[in-house]
Amino acid sequence: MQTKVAIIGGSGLYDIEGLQNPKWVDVDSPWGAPSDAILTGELGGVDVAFLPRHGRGHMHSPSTVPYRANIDALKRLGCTDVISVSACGSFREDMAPGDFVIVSDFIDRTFAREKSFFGTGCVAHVSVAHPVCARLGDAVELAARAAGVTIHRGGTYLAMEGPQFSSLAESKLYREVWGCDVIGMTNMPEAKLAREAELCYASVAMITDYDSWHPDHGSVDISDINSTLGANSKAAKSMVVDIAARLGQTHEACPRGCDRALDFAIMTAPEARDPALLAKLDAVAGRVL
Ligand SMILES: CSC[C@H]1O[C@H](OP(=O)(O)O)[C@H](O)[C@@H]1O
Ligand SMILES: Nc1ncnc2[nH]cnc12
Repeated sequence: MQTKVAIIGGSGLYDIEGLQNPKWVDVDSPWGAPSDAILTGELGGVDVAFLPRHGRGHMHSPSTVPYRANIDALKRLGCTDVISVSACGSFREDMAPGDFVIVSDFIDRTFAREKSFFGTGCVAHVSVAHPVCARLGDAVELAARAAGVTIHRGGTYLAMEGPQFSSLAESKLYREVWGCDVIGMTNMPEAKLAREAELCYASVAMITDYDSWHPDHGSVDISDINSTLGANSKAAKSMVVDIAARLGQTHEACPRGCDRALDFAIMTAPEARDPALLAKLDAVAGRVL
């Protein structure tokens, strides 16, 4: 299969540079309108699709990002891999603002979002025991080292609902009791939906602040976040471009099975399935339906 790398750009990353044959395309999805048009093109001979998660102009809040439409639209375009780029707060002294983290796991504390493509009329249960793809993580790590950024391999990302930042008590709970490393508002349900759509998914998060737990840094300040994002956006862009080029033109079967996640997932008997839902699942689950 031919590789097509999707890049979902988070806060501060609303476009990418260096694409050959760049074109913004509108993609229709039965799950609603995606966050924005999708920028398609090639990087080093590899097909790429870039989607700004909050839209150009940052219209969508973390709770209202159309996560299902975004993942469906990327799948519909033929994407094989998703690189998520995000801003995040840090729970660790040694993970400092300006550093990047390749996320290895998540705790999902979001509660006001649609989290599955499946439901009444077609029930499915996929595993997210290992929610990120190590093969993609390797490419991110190599690209980050080449870009000269400080990169941490592995870290648990607490996905909160937001849009307000955490209270001090929450920040301490996530850090001291739950052992989380970073915090953000968007990687869930995005990672779960990518797994349902059989897309390899990796998340690279740029640390912008110490959340509210750090005695020397006080509470989260959005202007500090914006200056950290601005100061590091060039590195983030060059890293992202390099990741795509490193993945190569051929997408081999995923050693972790991300691309076969639905093999045994669907529970609903064929005769009990809802044709209307099946029609909406054409891109996400057409392989097994
Ligand atoms: C701009 S600070 C809060 C905002 O930034 C992060 O977004 P993203 O993950 O898309 O980079 C965070 O999750 C919040 O949505
Ligand atoms: N401290 C924080 N909490 C949640 N999301 C964030 N995005 C950037 N910093 C964050």
